[in-house]
Amino acid sequence: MSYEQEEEDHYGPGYEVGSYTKDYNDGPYDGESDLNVNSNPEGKPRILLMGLRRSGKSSIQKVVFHKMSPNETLFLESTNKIVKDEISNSSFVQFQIWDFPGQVDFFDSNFDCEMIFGGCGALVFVIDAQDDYIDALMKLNLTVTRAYKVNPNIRFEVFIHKVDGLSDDHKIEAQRDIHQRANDELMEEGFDSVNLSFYLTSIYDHSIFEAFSKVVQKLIPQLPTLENLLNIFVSNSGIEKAFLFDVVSKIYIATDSSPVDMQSYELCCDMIDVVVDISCIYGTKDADGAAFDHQSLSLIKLNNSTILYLREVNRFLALVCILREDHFARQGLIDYNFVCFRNAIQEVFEVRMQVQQASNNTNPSGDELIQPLNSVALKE
Ligand SMILES: Nc1nc2c(ncn2[C@@H]2O[C@H](COP(=O)(O)OP(=O)(O)OP(=O)(O)O)[C@@H](O)[C@H]2O)c(=O)[nH]1
Repeated sequence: MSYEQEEEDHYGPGYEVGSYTKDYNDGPYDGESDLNVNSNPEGKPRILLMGLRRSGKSSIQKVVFHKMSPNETLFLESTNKIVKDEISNSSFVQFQIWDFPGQVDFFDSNFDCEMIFGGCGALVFVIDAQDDYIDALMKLNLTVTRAYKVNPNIRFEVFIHKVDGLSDDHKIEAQRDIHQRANDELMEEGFDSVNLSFYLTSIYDHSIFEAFSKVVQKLIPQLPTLENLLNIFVSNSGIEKAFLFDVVSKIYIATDSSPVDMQSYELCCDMIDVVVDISCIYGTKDADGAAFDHQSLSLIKLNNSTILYLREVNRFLALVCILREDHFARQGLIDYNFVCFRNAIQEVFEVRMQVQQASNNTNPSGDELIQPLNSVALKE
C-alpha cells in the first residue's frame, strides 16, 4: 500500500497527500538531491515547521491537517527526517508543510539554507510553553536571522504552544516575556525590520486552528478581495459574523472585518463537524466519496435567539454565518445575496486559474484582475 493510500485510508478522502520524506539518516545528506526544491513546481507556498525537539510540531501538523485526535499525538515518534506534506485539499488552501526534526543543525554544511528558506512563505517556530524556553529562544533567534538573511520576505510566526497546561495569567506572562526577549535579541543584532507574530496555541482546543488560519491567510494573495466580498455580503444581509471555511481542515481562509471572538469560531467549527458527520452518515457520496456537495446547507437555532447558517460555496469551501433570529425572517434576501457572493467567489477562482495558467504572467497576485468583482451588486 502506498503512503498516499495509507494516509487516505486512515484520514478519509478529500486529501491529496503528496508527501514524501527524506531521511537525515538515509546516508550522506547531500543537500540539493535530498531536498529538491523543485518539488514545488506550481510555486505553492511552503510553510516550515521548526522548533526544539518535542515542542509539538508534528502534533500540530497531524491535528490540523490530518484529523488526528489530540490524544493520539502522545504516541507520535520523534521526527528524525524532514517530512514534506502537500496540502491540496482546497483550491485556495494549497501549500506544502515541511516538518523539521528538532535537532536540525544550521551549521551542518549539508543544510542548504538558500534552498530551504529561499522558496518559503512562512516559518512557524513552535515553543513549548510548559518547558523552560530559554534554549528555544536561542534557537528561534538563530533560525530567524539565518532565514531572514536568505529571504527577507518570509513571514515569521511564533506559536507559544501547549498553553493548555497554563493558567490565564501565566499564559499572558509567557507571551509578554517571549515577545520581549525575542524582539530585544533581534534588535541587538540589528534585525530591527524583522516582524515576529505571536500566537498562544494548544492542540487541545481551537486555538491551533485559529492560529493556522491566520498563518495561511497571510499567504493568500486574494485575501483582501475575499474580505471585501464578505463585508459586502454581511452588511447587506443583516449578518453579524461570517467565516469562509476550508471544510476539511476547518481553518477559515477569510472573515469579514468585525473582530473574531474565539467562541464564535468554535461554534462554527463545531457546526462544520456536525454537517460533515451527518452528511457522511445520511448523505449521498459522490465518486470521490465526499458527501459535502452543492446542496449542503444547515441551520442551527441556538437558545439565545442566534442562528448559525451554513451554505456550501464549492466542494472545498463553506460559508458559516452567525446572525440574530429576527434577521433571519428575511431569509430570501440572505439566500439571494449568498448566490451573488458564491458567484463572485467562483469568479475569483477562475481569475486565479487564468493567472496560474498564463505563462507570461506579469501580475502574479492578480489583484487588478480581481478588483471589479468587488462591485458585485447585492440587494439591500
Ligand atoms: N499538553 C500538550 N501537549 C502537546 C501539545 N502539542 C503536542 N503535545 C505533546 O508533545 C509531545 C511531542 O509532540 P511532537 O509533535 O512529537 O513534537 P515534535 O516537535 O514533532 O518533536 P520532534 O519530532 O522530536 O522534533 C507529544 O507527546 C504531544 O502529545 C499541546 O498543545 N498540549
